[in-house]
Amino acid sequence: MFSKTMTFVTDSHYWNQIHRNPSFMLPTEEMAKAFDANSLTLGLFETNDLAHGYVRYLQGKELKQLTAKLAQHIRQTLISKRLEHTHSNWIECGLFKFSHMLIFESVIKTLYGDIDPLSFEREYRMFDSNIHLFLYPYPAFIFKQFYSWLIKAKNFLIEQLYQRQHQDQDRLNETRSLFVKMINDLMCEYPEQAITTKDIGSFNLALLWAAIGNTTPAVYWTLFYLLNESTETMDLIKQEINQYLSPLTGYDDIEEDDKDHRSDQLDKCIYLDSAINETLRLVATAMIIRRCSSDTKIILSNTKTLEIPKNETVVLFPCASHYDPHIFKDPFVYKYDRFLPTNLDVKQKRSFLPFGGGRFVCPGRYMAKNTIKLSIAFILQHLEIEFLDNRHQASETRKIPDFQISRIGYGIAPPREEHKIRYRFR
Ligand code: HEM
Repeated sequence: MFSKTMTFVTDSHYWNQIHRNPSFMLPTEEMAKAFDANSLTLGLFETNDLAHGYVRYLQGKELKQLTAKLAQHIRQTLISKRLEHTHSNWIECGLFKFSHMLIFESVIKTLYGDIDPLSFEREYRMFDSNIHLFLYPYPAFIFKQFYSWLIKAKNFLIEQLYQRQHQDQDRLNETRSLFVKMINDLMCEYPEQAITTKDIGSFNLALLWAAIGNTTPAVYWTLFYLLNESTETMDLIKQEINQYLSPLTGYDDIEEDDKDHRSDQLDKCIYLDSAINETLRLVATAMIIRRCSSDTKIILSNTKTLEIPKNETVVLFPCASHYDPHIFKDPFVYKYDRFLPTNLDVKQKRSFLPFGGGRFVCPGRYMAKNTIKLSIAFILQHLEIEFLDNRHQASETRKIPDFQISRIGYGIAPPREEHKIRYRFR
């Protein structure tokens, strides 16, 4: 798919040499194919401006602001669903659909401000569930003939995302995140001939997918595993959540002082954090891909080296270490407390790579973790939720999560089949 040969480096011992070596770059042409982005906008990924922007707007003080906003939007999304079903009866739906609804609405409003996510939700779902098709090596005319509906959905999203950012800027500036503003401002510094309005829309689509495409299945799988845990484990996690995060009452806004502390309080929830990391260990199937820009050697031992020629593609595949029994004992068993700080050794820390690594590591990793934590915390505090059919329960004999096979390699794979749940508000 990416070049004639791909070298998989599966031993985490050597990953640092790849992370640190400036010859290993992002495969921007392949990324461009999925989002129709031009190489100039994708070149931004390798600039210091963007790297500094990531640190400034997705970490520290700004992360606290984003987390407070996320908390507000997750809560509002859940409450609006409650208003749709005013009686106290159980509501039935698919667990993936439920996770999508929660993350799609709340993450878009947090990043993009006061826009209506539902106006392009159908096209987003089409794009998201078929994104892998854009990377298949089909000739363009075949793709156009058989997947014109998919191209149409993508173009619609690109257009919408451009318009939402640039036609109503003054109003949106009050509500959109500084992160999205920074990225759009960076692109607007280029002349119109170099970066067109379509390129800006495409870049925003790439960003939107990066923020939602993995977080939704991460929330899904975390819930999937937790709903299979014993009552004692669930009580322990709920107790920790209630200790650090005050339950939300009524429809009032989050109080001012609560806003500032929410991000710090999430850091204290170590059982919840461990349960999420254990989920990511089992379901993070991304291939971490680098293109080698000059002939390079990786030192394997005192006597051996691995020669990587210019233009070769190198892949770090964290799944290999996440499922290695020499690193994680009983790798196919979900152990919610495996990632408690006191339970981890150096090799496990080095081999756990759900967000990639080195200078291209996922810049949204802290926001992603906070989004998952807030979602799970709110669900456990405010909902009674259970599988409708216990056929779907994770069994000791099920070795690998039941992924949608075509999505392995692209991030966190969604489930192969939907699992029905029922829930009601406490
Ligand atoms: C559970 C959720 C998430 C997972 C598992 C995830 C995973 C990843 C991975 C594996 C990469 C490639 C890293 C590499 O090549 O070393 C990546 C890149 C990226 N992610 Fe995430 N991500 C998540 C959420 C987010 C969020 C919430 C955002 C934005 C707010 C985001 C923004 C990005 C961007 C912009 C890149 C490209 C970075 C660059 O090279 O400049 N991600 N992510």
